[in-house]
Amino acid sequence: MPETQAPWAARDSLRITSVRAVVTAPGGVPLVVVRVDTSEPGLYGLGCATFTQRFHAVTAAVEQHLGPMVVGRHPADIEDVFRLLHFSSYWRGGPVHNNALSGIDQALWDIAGKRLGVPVYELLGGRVRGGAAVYTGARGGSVEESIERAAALAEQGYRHVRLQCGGPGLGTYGAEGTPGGYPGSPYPDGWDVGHYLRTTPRLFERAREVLGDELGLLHDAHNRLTPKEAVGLARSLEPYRLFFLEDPLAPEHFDRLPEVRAAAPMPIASGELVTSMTDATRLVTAGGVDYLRVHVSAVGGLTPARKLATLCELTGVRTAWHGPPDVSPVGAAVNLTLDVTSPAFGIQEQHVYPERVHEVFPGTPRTVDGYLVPSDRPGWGVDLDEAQAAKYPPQAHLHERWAARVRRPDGGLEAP
Ligand SMILES: O=C(O)[C@@H](O)[C@H](O)[C@H](O)CO
Ligand SMILES: [Mg+2]
Repeated sequence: MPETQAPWAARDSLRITSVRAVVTAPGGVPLVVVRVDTSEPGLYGLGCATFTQRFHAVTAAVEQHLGPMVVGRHPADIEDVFRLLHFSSYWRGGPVHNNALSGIDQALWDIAGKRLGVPVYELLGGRVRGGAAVYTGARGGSVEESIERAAALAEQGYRHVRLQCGGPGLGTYGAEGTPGGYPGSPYPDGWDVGHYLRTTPRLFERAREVLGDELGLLHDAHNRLTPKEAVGLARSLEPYRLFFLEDPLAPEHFDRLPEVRAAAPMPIASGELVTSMTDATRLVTAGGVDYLRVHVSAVGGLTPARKLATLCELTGVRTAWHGPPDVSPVGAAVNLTLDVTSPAFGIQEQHVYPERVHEVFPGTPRTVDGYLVPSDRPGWGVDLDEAQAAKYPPQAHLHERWAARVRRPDGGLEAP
């Protein structure tokens, strides 16, 4: 497409020659990774484009819409390519488009590092810390089970754990429930907010009794509360000194987050469901968060995320980039790059990938003693073995099967 080519002369003859999306599910969750090839044999880049719930749509956006616009471009014009892809659809953003854009954006940063033989963190000004402190989830069907799991993680060297505990019916977010927990209700497998608000303080009270004062304790309310319920929960958890309380409100109510944050004794973390750099900026400037938890690929990749990291640095907000199972190992390496290069780093959510994921993605970051330390390999330091990847075809509607079941005992559908 001649219109999408740069109106300036490139410094050398290197060009983007092809853009492809690869979908693979070695850990069960469908992951989408974009591979950008260049005219230099063996020089390619990888980027995370994982919107696991809509992976076919992302693949089409990459291969049918965005990819053809960047073939023939010099891979070093990252900022211009980002703006070109962002503005060229006129209606911009949204998780499908942004994930496709992220796949290409992050692949170009990978190529930039590989051309120079340096990790991407050196392109961003270098490291400001040795590693990133992480948290991972401790979940169980009962209070004691959740706490046992947290103790086991502390034993492995984790200094922070996110504690989630099940309960009747569907159970609360991130932990197993007890089927049929609300007998006689229209939906016996439901989730009851009153039960959740009454029992969660007991989980943390017991956690402090058993685990002591040093372990960082976090909790994810997963968008299910009203502003008043959120403040009530936050106040009831005050004695247990949470590291942060995550996602008290759904994104539909983010204009109420500043008042929740003002009334909450602990730091508030939110933003994983934000799908634009603009919305993430508003969350910070409106005073809605102490920790900004953006899903990097959902806002378009490293290019917008590093601007958000700078915004956080300049406004006294900390980062906690979203790191669930539905971020590919390439995305995990991008998160880690932001963590070690930004003075605003707060904490990193870490998913412990099963070994099969390491086989598909050689170089997948591993936590040691509660820290992730970046690789010194060029680019992101993570590769994609496509022969291995092909062994794990994606399964459609994996996430939707779970999210479609989040209802109250009366049958009313909730934010998951
Ligand atoms: O903070 C988290 O890790 C969760 O909110 C998950 O990202 C969400 O359930 C989708 O996987
Ligand atoms: Mg969350």
